[in-house]
Amino acid sequence: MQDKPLKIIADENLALTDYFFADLADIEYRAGRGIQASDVHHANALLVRSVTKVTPALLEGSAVEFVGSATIGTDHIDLTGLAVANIEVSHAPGCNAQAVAEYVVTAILTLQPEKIHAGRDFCLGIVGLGNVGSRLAMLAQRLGWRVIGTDPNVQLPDVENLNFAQVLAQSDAISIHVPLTRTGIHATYHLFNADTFAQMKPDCFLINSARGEVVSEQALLDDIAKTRRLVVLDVFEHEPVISQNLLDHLALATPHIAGYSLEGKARGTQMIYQAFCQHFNLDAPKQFESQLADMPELFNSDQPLQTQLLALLPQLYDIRADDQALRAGLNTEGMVDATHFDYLRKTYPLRREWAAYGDQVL
Ligand SMILES: NC(=O)C1=CN([C@@H]2O[C@H](COP(=O)(O)OP(=O)(O)OC[C@H]3O[C@@H](n4cnc5c(N)ncnc54)[C@H](O)[C@@H]3O)[C@@H](O)[C@H]2O)C=CC1
Ligand SMILES: O=C(O)C(=O)[C@H](O)COP(=O)(O)O
Repeated sequence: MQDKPLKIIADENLALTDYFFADLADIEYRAGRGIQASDVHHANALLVRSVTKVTPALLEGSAVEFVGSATIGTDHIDLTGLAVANIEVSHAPGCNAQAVAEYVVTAILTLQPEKIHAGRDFCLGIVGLGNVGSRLAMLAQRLGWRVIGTDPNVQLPDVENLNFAQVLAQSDAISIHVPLTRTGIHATYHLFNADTFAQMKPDCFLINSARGEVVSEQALLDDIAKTRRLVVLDVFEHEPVISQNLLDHLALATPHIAGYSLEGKARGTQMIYQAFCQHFNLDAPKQFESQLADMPELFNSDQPLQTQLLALLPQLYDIRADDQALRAGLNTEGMVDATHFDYLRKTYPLRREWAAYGDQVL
């Protein structure tokens, strides 16, 4: 048998890691949140998801020359520090954008199913019009909703491109899709604070599936106490710990799984596999689609999409089950802790994206 020259340390929650990498390297799996310098010392590559803080200190003195993160977000990686240390970093832009868009539509329709027939009387505001925001805009437009959005760098052709204040004031629901950034004129840390909440309609939904620290938790709690607005959180300022007080005020809460479709996770691994192969000068012939099961055709082109989607939603994604599983982990100290939060993510039954059930419709 041929020697495997490369060694990989990989987060155990990556999808299809063996399929993509087992014939290229020896792989050792770790819980992502616990990866330490001693784990990576002899590795050539580190493959992570969003819960591993990757810093020059973690990799100092190791053989790691490539870091792949099978995620859209990169706020867990010190990109500047790794560039200075001459370590290549690759991530997976857009990999699970469709899953997040479907999560947002599911959340809205689960809480207010009547919105499916609201047409342009329902105004969805999207903050951040990149990969996720633009997918969500497309889906919302297919449902007939009015879509407004704001982004300092992107104008979408079929969306009303407004400024942030206009989106806050006009939306019936706001969905956040910005990266977490702490510096610069468009920094997003606590972008949603007491001042921004005051500009929103009191009955405007809020959905945050971007990063927890984009929303000030204290300002959110103060606002809900006043407005009773419906709030859906997939990400939390103090993640992975969530207080009972916060949970009690949320309409739906899920453990950072908005992007957890099978396609989204597999696409993420494939993207870092391709970058890994390029870095180590290897062929990269594998495609994740070969690993996915065919699903039954549920959508058909005869009925309006709205009618079909509402009827199929319980089969496509039962978001209330995710909410209940998270709340079931409340401990006697009045919190969901990291153990429960990470257990739900590790054992999550990955959803299929809706196109798997009939791509002529979506
Ligand atoms: N909950 C989950 O499972 C997931 C969460 N995410 C999070 O969602 C974020 C967005 O994902 P993508 O759309 O794929 O990223 P992207 O990079 O494609 O788009 C982000 C957009 O936000 C815009 N933006 C930056 N600052 C802004 C501001 N202050 N106001 C308005 N827009 C601003 C950027 O110009 C960019 O167009 C990721 O950075 C990640 O943190 C992504 C995937 C899954
Ligand atoms: O892609 C991103 O960005 C995300 O937030 C991830 O989908 C979240 O999943 P994990 O990387 O934390 O498994």
